[in-house]
Amino acid sequence: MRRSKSKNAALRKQRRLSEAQEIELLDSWIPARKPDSGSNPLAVSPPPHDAPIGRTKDGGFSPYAGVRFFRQLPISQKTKDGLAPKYVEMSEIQRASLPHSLCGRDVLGAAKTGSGKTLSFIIPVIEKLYRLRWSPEDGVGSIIISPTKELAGQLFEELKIVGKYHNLSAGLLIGGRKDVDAEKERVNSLNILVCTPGRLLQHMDETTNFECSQLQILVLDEADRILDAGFKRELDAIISHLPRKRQTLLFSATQTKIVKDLARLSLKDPEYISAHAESVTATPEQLTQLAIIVPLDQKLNMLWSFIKANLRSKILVFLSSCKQVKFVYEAFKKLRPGTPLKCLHGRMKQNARMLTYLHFCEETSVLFSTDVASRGLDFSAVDWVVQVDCPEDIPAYIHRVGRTARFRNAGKSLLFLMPSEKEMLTKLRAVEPKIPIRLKKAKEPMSISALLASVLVKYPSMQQLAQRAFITYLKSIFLQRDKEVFDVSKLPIEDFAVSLGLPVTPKLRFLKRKSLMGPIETTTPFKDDLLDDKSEVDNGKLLGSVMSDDGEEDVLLPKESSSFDLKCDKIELSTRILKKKKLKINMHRPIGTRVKYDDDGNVIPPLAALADTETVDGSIHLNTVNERYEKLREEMKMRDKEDKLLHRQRLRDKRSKEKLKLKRLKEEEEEESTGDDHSDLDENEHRNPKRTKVYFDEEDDDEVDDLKGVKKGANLNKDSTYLAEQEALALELLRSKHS
Ligand SMILES: Nc1ncnc2c1ncn2[C@@H]1O[C@H](COP(=O)(O)OP(=O)(O)OP(=O)(O)O)[C@@H](O)[C@H]1O
Repeated sequence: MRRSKSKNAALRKQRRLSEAQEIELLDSWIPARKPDSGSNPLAVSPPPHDAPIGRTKDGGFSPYAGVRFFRQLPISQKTKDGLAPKYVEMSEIQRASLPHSLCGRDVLGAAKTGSGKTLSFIIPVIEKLYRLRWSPEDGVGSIIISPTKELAGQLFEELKIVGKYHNLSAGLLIGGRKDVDAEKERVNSLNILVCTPGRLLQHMDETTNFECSQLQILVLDEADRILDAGFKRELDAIISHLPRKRQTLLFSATQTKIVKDLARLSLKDPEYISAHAESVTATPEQLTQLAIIVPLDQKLNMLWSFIKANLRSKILVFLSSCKQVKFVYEAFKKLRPGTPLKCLHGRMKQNARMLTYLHFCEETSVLFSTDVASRGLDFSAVDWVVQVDCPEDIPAYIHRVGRTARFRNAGKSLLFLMPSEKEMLTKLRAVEPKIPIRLKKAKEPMSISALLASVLVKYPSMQQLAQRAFITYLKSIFLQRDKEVFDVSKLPIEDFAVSLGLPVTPKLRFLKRKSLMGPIETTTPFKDDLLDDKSEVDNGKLLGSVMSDDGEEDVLLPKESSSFDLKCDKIELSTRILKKKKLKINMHRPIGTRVKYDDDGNVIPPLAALADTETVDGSIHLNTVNERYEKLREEMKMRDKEDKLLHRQRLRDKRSKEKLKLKRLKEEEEEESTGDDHSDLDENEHRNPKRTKVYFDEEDDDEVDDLKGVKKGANLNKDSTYLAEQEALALELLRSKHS
């Protein structure tokens, strides 16, 4: 007891100690390792709060036993002053890991999301350099690597708070910032770098004299992410530039223990510290987790209904790709749900990303995001995390839901699972420690498909967004590794297109044509050889990209939503055969509806054309289907011709009218210049004679083509003869008017 009292007194006197004395005192705090090395004596069961300093529960001695507050830690007064206004009492992971990291050991720290892992490495980073009396001239002493720019920014802010009173220099090195040259000039004078792997490597490769040979401490936040395949190349290259003798700290809510990964970092007797190893749940206890079953074509309806029902909540929505995020954000914005909307994804400019991040921290709104926001980001007081698209694996789920219920606050999460993704629920429930997720029955959502269809008509750019969202979503499912959960062949693709408001179902080029006509065996997941296009499918126009390379068009014939109940593993993808030009016929019908014709040219309901081709067991005879297609193709051809004729006629009429107007205006201008009064002249025409130019509707490809033809001189003879006739007629009319 006396000993602990004297330690307290010494701590109180620290302010008056010289730097040298302070450092000597701090260095004397070395906790014992547990005999069975690899685990941590304090971490698994942190010392009881009321235990006196220096005394463990079983009567043994440990300098950290009973240490509960930051002020009791053997850290510099400057760090304590930086922590003091905001942080008083340590969290479990801080209490468990700091004793080891502060005395220079390598640490592998695992603790639930939002439990305070950031301070667990920021404090030792600062303290290490402080104790070594590091100065700006000593160069880079510490590197903290984060997988995303936003997270790096957040860590940098935290570092600034805690290290406020220290004489150390720190810099944020993240991609997307244009001032790389300025960075290059300053990077050598920085002591602590907070960075993303790519930017750090860029400096290592390009910046003259960039030196890391004196590095003392390396930190990987979200270590399992940085160690995974996505960053392998960068990380290996970075490590090759670093000295082997250094301290390394790895932190994550889903820590890796894979020896192969850790070997790359050359850790020395690391302490594996799992602050919540004895917890019954892998996620924060204050987090309420729900799941609902939502068919793919109902997802947007469900999301819209959810947002409308929670207008006062701060909601973070996860979608699987940038294009999904862009489309849902833009479409919902146009539908005005009554709450501010934001979006965050990797294709945004750096400034916009940071602004969105900061705004979402501050205000109640809905943020649509990809997984760039899934790890580490500490948005304050998020009420709901909604996962519209299923996470790719369990760690992804844990990190996403971890954006709410942070540091002893409550929060809720909702996971949308398609009927084909139910296996994910089983997997989530099977992990140890548990993920307590409850399956709820969802209410019937409000349908917004028709609204989306009209948005797509009104804003042509939205059609492209919708089409891209459609393709990338299906492609992402197709490319997922876990085929037990993700199976594109089970998805109602036609209905999905309609639910996005798309007038036609875009082509899915990544599926081979042969697979489209034949059955796709559900027992054999898609193989690589089915992929014929691994590049991003995002550069086509609405009309252009539905064409395949051989000129054939991939309009999917519509499928009744009920047809997925049929016990057949052939999917409706098999119905794509129509030719390029036919698409234009489809485009004449009202958006969102799919029109078919019977032998007599009457409109028939979708799929009725195929109904009689089904056999008793629900399968479809391919030959009969092909005959049907041939018929349909012929019908479409005829309709196409008719439409074109009609269309040309309309164009001619339009041109002749414009020509007439032009002539009349010319005549009137001439008369006006001679002092004639024409009070009946259209005011606008008078002011803006440019209006007399012939405009064509850009959405109509035929018209655009015709316009191009006139400009380029195609059909020039035919058109010029025609125009000459019209001109003569107009002159005739004018003459008769004036006579
Ligand atoms: N000792 C503490 N006292 C009070 N608040 C704290 C303490 N430690 C951390 N916090 C706060 O808790 C929140 C979560 O901390 P932090 O971001 O470090 O969590 P994390 O464990 O790194 O989460 P994730 O796994 O999501 O990255 C932050 O707002 C932080 O300021």
